[in-house]
Amino acid sequence: MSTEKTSWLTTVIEPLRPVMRELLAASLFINLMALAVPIFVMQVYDRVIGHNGVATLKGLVIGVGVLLAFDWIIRTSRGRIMQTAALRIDVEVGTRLFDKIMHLPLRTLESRPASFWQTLFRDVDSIRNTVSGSTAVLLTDLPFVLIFLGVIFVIGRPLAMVFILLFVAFLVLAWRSGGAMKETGDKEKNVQQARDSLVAEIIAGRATVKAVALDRAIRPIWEEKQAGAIEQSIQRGATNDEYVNMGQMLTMLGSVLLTTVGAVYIMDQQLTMGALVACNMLSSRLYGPINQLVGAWKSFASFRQSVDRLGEIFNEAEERRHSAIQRERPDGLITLEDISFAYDQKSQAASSIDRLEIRPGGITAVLGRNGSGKTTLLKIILGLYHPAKGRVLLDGADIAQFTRSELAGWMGYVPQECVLFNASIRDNIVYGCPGAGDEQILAAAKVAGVHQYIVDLPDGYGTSIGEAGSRLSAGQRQRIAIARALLGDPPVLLLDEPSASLDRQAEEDLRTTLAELGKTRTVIIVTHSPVLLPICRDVVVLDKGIVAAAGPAAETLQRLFGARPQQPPPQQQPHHPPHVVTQPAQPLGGGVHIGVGGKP
Ligand SMILES: Nc1ncnc2c1ncn2[C@@H]1O[C@H](COP(=O)(O)OP(=O)(O)OP(=O)(O)O)[C@@H](O)[C@H]1O
Repeated sequence: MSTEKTSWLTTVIEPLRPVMRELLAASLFINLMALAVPIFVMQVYDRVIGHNGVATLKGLVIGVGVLLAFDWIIRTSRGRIMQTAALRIDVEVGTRLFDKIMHLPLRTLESRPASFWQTLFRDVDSIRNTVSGSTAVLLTDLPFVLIFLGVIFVIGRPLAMVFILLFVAFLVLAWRSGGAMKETGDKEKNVQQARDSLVAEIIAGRATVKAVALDRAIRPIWEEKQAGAIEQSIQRGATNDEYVNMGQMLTMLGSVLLTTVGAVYIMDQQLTMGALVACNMLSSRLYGPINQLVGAWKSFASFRQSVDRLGEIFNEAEERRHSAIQRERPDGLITLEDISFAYDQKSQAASSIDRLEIRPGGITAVLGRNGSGKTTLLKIILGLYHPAKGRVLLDGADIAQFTRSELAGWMGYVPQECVLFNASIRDNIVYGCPGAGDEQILAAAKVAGVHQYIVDLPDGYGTSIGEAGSRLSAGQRQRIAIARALLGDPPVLLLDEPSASLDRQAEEDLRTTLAELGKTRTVIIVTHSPVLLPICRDVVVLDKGIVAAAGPAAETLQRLFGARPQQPPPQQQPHHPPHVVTQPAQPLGGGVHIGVGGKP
């Protein structure tokens, strides 16, 4: 484990030091108690049986009985101490992970499959189980193995060499099993993750899978991944069994060797019968933890992987959590300067903009063919994607200085695919602005044109909408997402294809709403809709991530459709973006400097 990946664990364990100390003290007592029974047996064999010592026997039984009662009490306390530690670890690591994920940049989250992020929460379980479960007990017991070795030296000195030999053999076995289990464990985890990713994708796209009967095509892929996972699981199980069996075999061999050598020493008068029996009993306390170590290596290996994986995520750069000053509500002037953004290093820039300015108050339409970079542009403006070069300014201030929640409060966003959560309609709307009152919720729902639909439902705003809003139609989901974006009255509103799932009437209602909203705030919409285009003051036309044309809507659209004798009113335009590739318009502002709106 590299230190930069594990240092986070130290900060979690550090406050648990007092608990760990209690645990060690309890373990010390329990292990010392473990000496009681072998010593009792030895005394009975050597002092009671040979000398008819009934009184001694009574004393010994009472003594050992009291010790065993204490042992029970301390074991119970140790269990409670472990539970306390588990709870603290769960709360601390779980919260830390959740916060970290919430503050990771969107690109970091998108760079790994969904199953990876789910695995992280299982990693928290694995760490909790290891640090506070039987594995931790085993770890605290291990140092006491040396005490047992010392006692064996005292009561059965002639057998010491046999013990040392077996001790070393067990240690080698544990170490060998560790390496083997880690290797097979790594392979198993990788194939399981690939299979889980496929399952997550199938579940997410279940309607399509069923409608297109994709199961025929997916089955061989699933079978291959499942077979890989089974094969690795069998291999890991076989490796584990192999080492567990070797451990058990070594235990039995040890017992045989010990009894044989012991018998020779007894016949030679160098060892008493009681000492041999006590040493045999102590041997289980000696090899037990080491033997368990062989079997427990799987949990150690997965613990190490979990710590590394979480360490990797905890070390990832995160978005700003605090800003130096709370600024006033912006007017909504957006400026992009010298932007260059690519999804990965090898691919072409998905957005490359020298300068783009979007005035506050008014609607700007972003047009362009599929894949021309419209959604990418919105995400850059929102601060969800951080460009490799250049900056986005909101009212002249670089948005990099603001936190995600500040930006989300100033810029409402309705994505192309509206994601809702398995909660009530009210909750889904209020997620956009926690703490908003009922009046604000009602106002937002009315503006989004969804209020009447909601109050018609038997449970109204309390209606549960099912997983990902599955009980609603796409249009209803879209309207609720619009209401969510409007809550908190953000000065900037970005909508990606807001009317894609709306019927004509709803689209016309949305046009009225947007026209009204556009009077007091910056509204940016990605749209191909001839119903919405007429209300747009400006347009930005993208082509392969570059601004191909931008300016006042009427003028720019006329220029784009210059080949036509008369520019049709926007309502009658075809339901496609202007073909800027085949008929590129002259960019405004000369060359690469493109300004929309006021500023020269
Ligand atoms: N997560 C991603 N990873 C890698 N490439 C991406 C990702 N998202 C988009 N792209 C690529 O970036 C380019 C621009 O995509 P974007 O979604 O911004 O286009 P768009 O104009 O919004 O398209 P559409 O009209 O189809 O919604 C496309 O070439 C696309 O393949």
